[in-house]
This record gives sequence, structure tokens and C-alpha cells, in this order.
Amino acid sequence: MIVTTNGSTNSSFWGELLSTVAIEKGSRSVVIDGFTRDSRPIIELGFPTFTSGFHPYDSKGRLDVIDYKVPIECGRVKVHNGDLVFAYFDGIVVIPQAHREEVFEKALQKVEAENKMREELKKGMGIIEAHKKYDAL
Ligand SMILES: O=C([O-])CC(=O)C(=O)O
Ligand SMILES: [Mg+2]
Repeated sequence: MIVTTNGSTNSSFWGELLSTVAIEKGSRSVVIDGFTRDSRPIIELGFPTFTSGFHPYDSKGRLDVIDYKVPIECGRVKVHNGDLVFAYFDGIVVIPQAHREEVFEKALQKVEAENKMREELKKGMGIIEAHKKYDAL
């Protein structure tokens, strides 16, 4: 699930209860260009929640869902229904549906090169030589 609160800073959009229902409905994660609250219980639920910040206020009377499955701008990136979204500690990447195959193939090549490079580094190869050999970055 990927969401924008269109720049609202008056309250959180997300919380523990929404995480609970999201899990029950089969969602695996949420990315929000907006705020959450209830961080500790969300961490305890184990629901990966990526937000642009935190706010103690609830959303009642402050935020409303106005649409879904429509193109949005999230963190200055256009996102369409069906795009692939990868979120991790380091950041979030949106892959347009039309480029899924190509990006997947290239990402797998990169992972393969990094795996080989890591093995060589463990065996003592220097970082400069390893970069020259695997060009993994
Ligand atoms: O602020 C909200 O509406 C969200 C919230 O606390 C929750 O889902 O538990
Ligand atoms: Mg709550």
C-alpha cells in the first residue's frame, strides 16, 4: 500500500489499528508520504511501516481518504496502481509496471556480482581490485 496525505502535517494518518486491519486484509507493508503514530505497537506487530514522520494526533476530523487506486505523488515520485514498490531501511524505490522485467533482471545481475565480490573480499581481495573485477556498484 502506498499513500500520500498531500502535505498535511496536522496529524498522523496511520497507526496501530490501521496496521492491524491491513495485516488481516493481507497487506504486507505501507509507505506513507505522511505521518504515523503508535510506533511501538506497530513495531511489535511487525508491520513494515515507512513514513515521512510521526505525529501524536489521530486522524479523526483531520484527514480523510478521498480516493484509492489512483495515481499519486509520493515523496515527489509519481506512483501508479500496479507499480512495484520496494521499501527498506535505506529508502524506497518505485518501479513503473512497464519496466518491471528489465529492472528485475538488472537487479539480479547486480546481486549476483555483489555476492561474488563479497566472497572474494572474505578471501582477502582488496576493494580496488574487487571493484575493477566485478563493477558491482
Ligand atoms: O490516527 C489514526 O487514525 C490512526 C490510528 O491511531 C490507528 O490506526 O491506530
Ligand atoms: Mg491508534
